[in-house]
Amino acid sequence: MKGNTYLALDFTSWDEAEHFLKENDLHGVPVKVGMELFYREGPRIIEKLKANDHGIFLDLKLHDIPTTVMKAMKNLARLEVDMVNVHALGGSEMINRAKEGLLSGSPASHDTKLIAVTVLTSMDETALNNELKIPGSVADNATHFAGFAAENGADGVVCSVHEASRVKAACGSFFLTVTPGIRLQETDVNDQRRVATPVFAKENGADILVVGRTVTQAKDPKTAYLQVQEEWGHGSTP
Ligand SMILES: O=C(O)c1cc(=O)[nH]c(=O)n1[C@@H]1O[C@H](COP(=O)(O)O)[C@@H](O)[C@H]1O
Repeated sequence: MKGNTYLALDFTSWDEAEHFLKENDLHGVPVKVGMELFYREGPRIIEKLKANDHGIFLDLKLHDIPTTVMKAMKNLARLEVDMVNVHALGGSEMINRAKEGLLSGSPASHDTKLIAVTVLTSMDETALNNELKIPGSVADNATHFAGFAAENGADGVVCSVHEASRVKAACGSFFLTVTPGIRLQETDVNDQRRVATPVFAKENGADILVVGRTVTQAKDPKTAYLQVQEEWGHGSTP
């Protein structure tokens, strides 16, 4: 899983996503399925993507009381994807029960990684301190969330590249850092606040990249995807 660049399939339907993957010859690249697509297509989209050899990060960002998250995770485990996620803000007991659900629902042969979202990459310190009234820097908070996520069974976190090296130093080299907010030079940052280039991701030791619009809205998406991999130092043909 380390070294993978998951392409965010932020499309409104399977038809649109499939068309994009086919048109750009992106067969078999690891993909991220988020709320937009999953709420429209349901679990069957996972089967379709698997049939086309895509590894899958199922990004539903669960955040609810521990028992509800545990039972939801048990159901998601049956989909046998690479990674699923929860919001770390749900707290240590919720993360712990999420792991319990994942382990009890997964067949012995499959190990779905549990990832906790720390501070969304669309937020900066001003939003954290002034709006949410959470004091401290983004990096301090992300590292703190990563710490209790690791202690409660998470296999890694979503954070921005800016926090990746600190998280790894605090939680260990096996603890995964999954980093969205990736932008090739000169592309629009859109609604993201903590963005980084693939080169910066390489310098900061991010384990896994998530790329969306910098690829999907590029003139030539396949070239952009390959450029991300190349600049990150994990170049290979999808
Ligand atoms: O969990 C995520 O994947 C996620 C967490 C986060 O903090 N920030 C973030 O952008 N993401 C997801 O990563 C993708 C980023 O998309 P782009 O901004 O288009 O590259 C989106 O699908 C987001 O839902």
